[in-house]
Amino acid sequence: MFEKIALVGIGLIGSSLARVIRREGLAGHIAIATRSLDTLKRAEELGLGSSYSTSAAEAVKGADLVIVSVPVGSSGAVAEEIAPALKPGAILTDVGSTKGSVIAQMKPHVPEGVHFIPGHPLAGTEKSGPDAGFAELFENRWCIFTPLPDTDPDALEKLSQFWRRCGSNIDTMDPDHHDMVLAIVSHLPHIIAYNIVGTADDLQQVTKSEVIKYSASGFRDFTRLAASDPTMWRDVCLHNKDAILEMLARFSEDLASLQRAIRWGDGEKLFDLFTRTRTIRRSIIDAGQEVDAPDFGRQVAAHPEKLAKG
Ligand SMILES: NC(=O)C1=CN([C@@H]2O[C@H](COP(=O)(O)OP(=O)(O)OC[C@H]3O[C@@H](n4cnc5c(N)ncnc54)[C@H](O)[C@@H]3O)[C@@H](O)[C@H]2O)C=CC1
Ligand SMILES: O=C(O)C(=O)Cc1ccc(O)cc1
Repeated sequence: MFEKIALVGIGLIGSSLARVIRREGLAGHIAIATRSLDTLKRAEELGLGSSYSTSAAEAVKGADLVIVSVPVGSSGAVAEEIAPALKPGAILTDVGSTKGSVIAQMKPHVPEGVHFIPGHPLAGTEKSGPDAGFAELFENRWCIFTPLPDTDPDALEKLSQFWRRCGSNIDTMDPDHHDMVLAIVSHLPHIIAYNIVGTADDLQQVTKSEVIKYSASGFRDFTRLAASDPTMWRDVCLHNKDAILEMLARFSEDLASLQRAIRWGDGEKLFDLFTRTRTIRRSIIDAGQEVDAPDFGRQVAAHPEKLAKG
């Protein structure tokens, strides 16, 4: 599909892309750039690319497609660094979990004639680094684009084809809408997980042995999310601040209402909410979407006969 693809950042997402690009033969040359020499060496040991550099500007030279896969707080610095080296007509995209901030950081640096198309694959795990990636990560997952008003439809179609070849389904939306939706379905769950695991850890006696001993239950799901990369999630929180605060305010209001129902013994209210949420879970399972840990999601997707049992 492309003569040369440059991957800037070779962690979970960048290395998964490298693997699927290689498997599907989507590029003649895969140029890999990352800031840390250790990470670059590891990427080379894993044989993820065709060329390796600690200079992103060097890697993007002559590339038809440049994919920036770094923590969202670094996207402006990366755009500034690579801008002078980008080939006219190249497609420049990213995979960041927030879109408004990434656009604000990158767009001012994008040269005339380069097609900048912000993107976000809704696929990941709590792991990070080049060893954590795998070629199947994007299979049956959404990839959302938040095109700009001047986005070239042909470039958007080419990038969509690329992501389809990686196994993803494509959707487009407005960046503000993306940030609001992702705040509730992805950012809040992580924040809640970090918080509950932190609270449990503050209760020293509970955590010393009990967390490990009894964590085969719901708490374990929270510890998985709370093991996610600290740099990545710090950046998500700082760069989707408004939407996250808006969703946290609603969440706190609803939590207070739940607290009140428990205090006043309003069993009907509790039962109604729990019935409503159970329906949502079942509809997700019926639609064949991911449940529990990503690996489990894939197992279920591969064995749809198990879906009905929930
Ligand atoms: N981890 C996940 O589940 C998902 C992450 N994302 C987004 O993808 C992006 C990358 O995340 P991961 O691959 O998980 O992170 P990661 O921590 O596994 O990898 C990040 C990579 O970026 C490199 N890097 C950091 N700053 C850099 C800079 N200034 N210049 C060049 N390279 C730099 C690091 O060396 C590393 O190779 C983030 O923006 C994140 O929000 C999107 C979907 C899912
Ligand atoms: O590990 C999980 O459950 C995730 O939710 C992965 C994830 C993290 C960040 C994203 O922007 C998209 C997906």
